[in-house]
Amino acid sequence: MATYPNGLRGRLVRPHEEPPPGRHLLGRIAFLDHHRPPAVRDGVADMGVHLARDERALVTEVWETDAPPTSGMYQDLVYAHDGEYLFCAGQIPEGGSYREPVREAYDAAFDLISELGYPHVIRIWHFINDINRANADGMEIYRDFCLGRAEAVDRRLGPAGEMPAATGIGSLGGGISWYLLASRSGRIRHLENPLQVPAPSYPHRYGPRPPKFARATSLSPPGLDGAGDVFVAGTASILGHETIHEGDVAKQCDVTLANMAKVLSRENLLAHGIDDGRTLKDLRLVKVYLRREEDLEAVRSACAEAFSDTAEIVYFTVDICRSDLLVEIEGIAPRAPA
Ligand SMILES: O=C(O)c1cccc(O)c1
Ligand SMILES: CC(=O)C(=O)O
Repeated sequence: MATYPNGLRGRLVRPHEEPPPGRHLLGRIAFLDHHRPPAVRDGVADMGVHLARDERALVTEVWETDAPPTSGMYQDLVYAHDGEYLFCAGQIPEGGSYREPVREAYDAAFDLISELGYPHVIRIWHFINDINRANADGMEIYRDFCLGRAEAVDRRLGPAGEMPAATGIGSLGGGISWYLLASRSGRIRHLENPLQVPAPSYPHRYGPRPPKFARATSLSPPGLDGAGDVFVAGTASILGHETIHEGDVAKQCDVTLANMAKVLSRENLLAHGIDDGRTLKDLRLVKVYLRREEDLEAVRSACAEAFSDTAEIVYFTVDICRSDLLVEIEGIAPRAPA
């Protein structure tokens, strides 16, 4: 019987933890108190993102699969692929303008994806130092980043080209660190949230080019009608296109969680042609970003109530893409094992 390789799984581990027997490390992202350039280290495609304020916060995200991967460097990107999944990571050094280097980095990733044959991009993460600060030309760095990304995406996919779930969040150093996952034969479906304007259609007041990402992406084996693994993008207290509850972290949490629940809901999945439904209790590998350290307890208690007791949840204190946002949350709702 043909089996579809469905062994892609992300986990949060202690640094240096080995994969279980029979499993292989496709990629490793260490959240550190400094940045570490993309490279193959001990045979593993690896990058360190400066996201921790001190050693207590150190945590490592690993992406494991069933087949032994091949790893290497392509231009400035480190990558690994196992025949079904591709992991790729890069860093753009700190600079006065990101538009051009972001365009080039995306170009390189698109080239790699097409050369190696992993056309379905599942999920992208971007960690952007000084995300709310002005660049050398006075443009906010997040907007500068969005400009370069939109130009690269337009060139490859055309203006209507669909992008997967993403995160675009602050970091504590190292320019822009970013990584992505792609698949060869899995079925990818991008989801929107009826409570939110699709990010690619945001009005100009948020920047010259909109952020190109979907609210969630579902990855399923070919032939599966259900949702598969649902990767929920970085989600915040935005209704329509506007930030809601400026200055009130508890209310921002509520709106954020309600947005995530809406994206995953049966009603929303059905509206995207998917006969399935998920709840916040299904989410795993939850990353919570908060702007102010002093909000940690409030955010933690909202998350403890909303998510499963067995979900892995990590908290990072970093800036968020809009200066009026205090919290942003992402997660993955895996499909039930066959
Ligand atoms: O620009 C992004 O890719 C992005 C995606 C999700 C949340 C966010 O703050 C930003
Ligand atoms: C979180 C965020 O920035 C957005 O949804 O646009």
